[in-house]
Amino acid sequence: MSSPLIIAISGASGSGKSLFTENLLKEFSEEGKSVQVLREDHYYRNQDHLLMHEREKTNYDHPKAFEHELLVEHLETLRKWQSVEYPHYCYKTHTRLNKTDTLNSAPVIIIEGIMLLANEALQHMFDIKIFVDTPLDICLLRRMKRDIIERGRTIESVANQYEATVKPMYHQFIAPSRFTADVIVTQGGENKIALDVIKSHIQQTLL
Ligand SMILES: Nc1ncnc2c1ncn2[C@@H]1O[C@H](COP(=O)(O)OP(=O)(O)O)[C@@H](O)[C@H]1O
Ligand SMILES: Nc1ccn([C@@H]2O[C@H](COP(=O)(O)O)[C@@H](O)[C@H]2O)c(=O)n1
Repeated sequence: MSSPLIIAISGASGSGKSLFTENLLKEFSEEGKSVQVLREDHYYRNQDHLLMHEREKTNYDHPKAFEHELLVEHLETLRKWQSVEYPHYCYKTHTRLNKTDTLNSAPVIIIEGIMLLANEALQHMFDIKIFVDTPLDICLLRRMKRDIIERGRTIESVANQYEATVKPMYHQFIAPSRFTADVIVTQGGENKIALDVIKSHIQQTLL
């Protein structure tokens, strides 16, 4: 039996990675195909040992903020058709929740996250590398709205974090990783043509 197809979806925070992933997933669930999704954000490091004000100072847009070693290990396990216990992360407390969930392997595994293509060990694990390329001002507006509604942030905290780490780290790590991608998706998560092209490529590969 061949290995599962592992697809990475990367791009800036707020670029539309999650929406693109959800839309791709819908295409397959309608056809009863087996696709599993994993998020790089689950692999943000545990910070239980730090006080809240210390956690707030962490640079969450640096590759070192993630436990990529564990993610590589999990992808290797999924490649062998075995299941993994992945951690859960809370953006409000900036640390992992005290629980894990089981993810079974599947013919198609989609993983989405900001730093996936910036890590060499991870890059080699992906069969298809997709970069969602959205102008940064649009990403910021989307992130502002989402972080206030879903992640318990204020306008000031989103603006300060953006200037201090999100924007500079994007230019240092994420923007250069764009050049390792096989496919660049413009217009974010709703790009129907990109969804169709990727879907038919996956179908051909799975035949
Ligand atoms: N093409 C789009 N048009 C309008 N809103 C979008 C579009 N793409 C994403 N969004 C919205 O922007 C926010 C951030 O998108 P999301 O997919 O979560 O980004 P990411 O996963 O890259 O951080 C979400 O609320 C999402 O619904
Ligand atoms: N405690 C945390 C952890 C991460 N972030 C931000 O999340 C962004 C990545 O997630 P997306 O869904 O937006 O791709 C990243 O830019 C971090 O700044 C955070 O704010 N707090």
